[in-house]
Amino acid sequence: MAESGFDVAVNLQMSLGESPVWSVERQTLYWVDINRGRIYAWQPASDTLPAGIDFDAKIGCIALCEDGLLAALSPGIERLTFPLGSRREPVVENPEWHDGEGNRFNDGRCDPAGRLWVGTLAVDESKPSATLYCLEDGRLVPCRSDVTIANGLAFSPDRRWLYHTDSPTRRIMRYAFDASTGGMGEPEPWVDLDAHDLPGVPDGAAVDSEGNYWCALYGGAQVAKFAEDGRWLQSYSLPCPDPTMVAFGGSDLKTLYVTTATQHLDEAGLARYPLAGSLFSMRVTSPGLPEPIVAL
Ligand SMILES: O=C1O[C@H](CS(=O)(=O)O)[C@@H](O)[C@H](O)[C@H]1O
Repeated sequence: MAESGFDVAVNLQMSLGESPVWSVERQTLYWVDINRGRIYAWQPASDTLPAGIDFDAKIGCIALCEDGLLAALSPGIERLTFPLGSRREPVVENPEWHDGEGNRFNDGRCDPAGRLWVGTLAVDESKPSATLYCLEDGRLVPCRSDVTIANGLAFSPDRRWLYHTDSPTRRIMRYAFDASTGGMGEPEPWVDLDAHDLPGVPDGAAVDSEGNYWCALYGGAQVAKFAEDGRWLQSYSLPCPDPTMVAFGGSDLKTLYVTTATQHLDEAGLARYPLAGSLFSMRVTSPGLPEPIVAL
């Protein structure tokens, strides 16, 4: 049974909010609307509205780098220098694509040693033609293939585990992880939503400082919290069906932010869930970990 707890942080009607990332240095939350090619930047302590910066392509995810963000745009990976939009430099142009035609970047994040990991999504969201890549020396190295929708990427605080999901499978896998080389072991089934009778599919996630894995359940109208041993601990409901990804932020890293989507709602759905597409937040007891910065 899901507890309530989330409040609207910023009332928006995003099509596909995703990739929230908190910068400790700038006390700013960044996130994207993938479908609209927009990056949001918001300082919750400032009492101002978020700024929205528009780009000419879909943006699957973002990560922090020195003086800016890395953005996985449809044509490649770019470095965007602060103030956002002022300077764009290609980091990976025309990536060597191991994917099906038309696939796009999706969920990604920086590992604790400063490498960017980014997955893709099958264009029709139904064929296993997507890939999980790691950025190494300016190249995207394929690390897992035969994925349909790469999601849920996160690392345990002791750096021993990489978590990942292929959303339609409703299972979250973990892989032994070597932070010094970026090597990942064989997949180990870790969480199966069927076994916990949980709704929706696992989407974006983040791990807190105690090693709990907080995962947005797309289509399930909730964020679920799992212990390091894979036990379901609690779920927190949202007033809209499609939460997409979570991030810890705020000055004490004890505010959990969650992005949401409207892309699969028809007119009746939009009327029924007027807060869909907003950014939500909830206070939590175990803080998150500072988001690492991609080393370029
Ligand atoms: O990451 C994404 O997830 C959603 C739904 S799902 O969780 O993968 O089922 C997908 O529709 C969206 O386009 C994608 O970015």
